[in-house]
Amino acid sequence: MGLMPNQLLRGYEVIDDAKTQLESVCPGVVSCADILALAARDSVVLTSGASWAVPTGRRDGTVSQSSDANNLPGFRDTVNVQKQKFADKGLNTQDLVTLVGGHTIGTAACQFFSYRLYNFTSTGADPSINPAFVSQLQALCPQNGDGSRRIGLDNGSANKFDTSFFANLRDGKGILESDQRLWTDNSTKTFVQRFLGVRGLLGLTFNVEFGKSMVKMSNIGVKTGTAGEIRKVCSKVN
Ligand code: HEM
Ligand SMILES: [Ca+2]
Repeated sequence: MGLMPNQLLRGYEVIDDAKTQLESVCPGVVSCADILALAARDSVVLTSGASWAVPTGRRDGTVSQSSDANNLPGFRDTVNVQKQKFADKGLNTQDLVTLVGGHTIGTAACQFFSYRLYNFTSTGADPSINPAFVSQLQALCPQNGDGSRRIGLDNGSANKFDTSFFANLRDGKGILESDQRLWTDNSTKTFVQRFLGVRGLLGLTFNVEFGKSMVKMSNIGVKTGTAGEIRKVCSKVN
């Protein structure tokens, strides 16, 4: 089996630290689901993105199974598959392009994309990658090198919440195959262009749309009232 979605998810220690502090002053009140939704928003604010109001009051699930991550999109998914997986959760094509725009910050390990650099076709690298960029990526992720080495998902702007990620897709500098495909398919390309302010298309402001789509996504399958529980430790059910 290859890489499973969320297998290399990082940063649990930050969430655990916030949870420990909350439990010490106000036990059993703030859910891990709310902490995660707020931390996502704060990550955007800390990287100079715009803030948004996060509705709170979520409760945590009492079931935790890795198989529940199987319906998440994968980094080799076609645009149609990405759209279908988002649609299954009530998210449309604009939400897809907007939320994947979250890759304007953060990094990916070489193991998620180095297959695009070597023997992708009989003649070499994935033709959707800008040829000048291929050699840069090859230097960062040598064939049979360290697959855990990390590089920015938004080349040149991995720590700033901006529209540079979309410009990189336009320039053939997307890191993940699933990301670059958003520029190849017309139904998603038009949203990338609108975020880039291409003339003749109705403009969209990434910062504004991102907050809206995040609220929409963070309302999927929410537990409230007496459903679920407030976890004592985020990594396990009570
Ligand atoms: C088609 C949907 C998506 C796919 C296939 C996908 C895939 C990936 C992959 C493979 C990585 C690299 C993981 C690693 O090397 O550890 C990654 C990182 C990341 N993704 Fe996504 N992702 C998707 C949607 C999203 C969405 C909706 C968001 C947020 C709104 C998001 C935010 C991030 C961030 C911030 C990172 C960097 C994490 C870090 O630096 O540790 N992604 N994604
Ligand atoms: Ca960026």
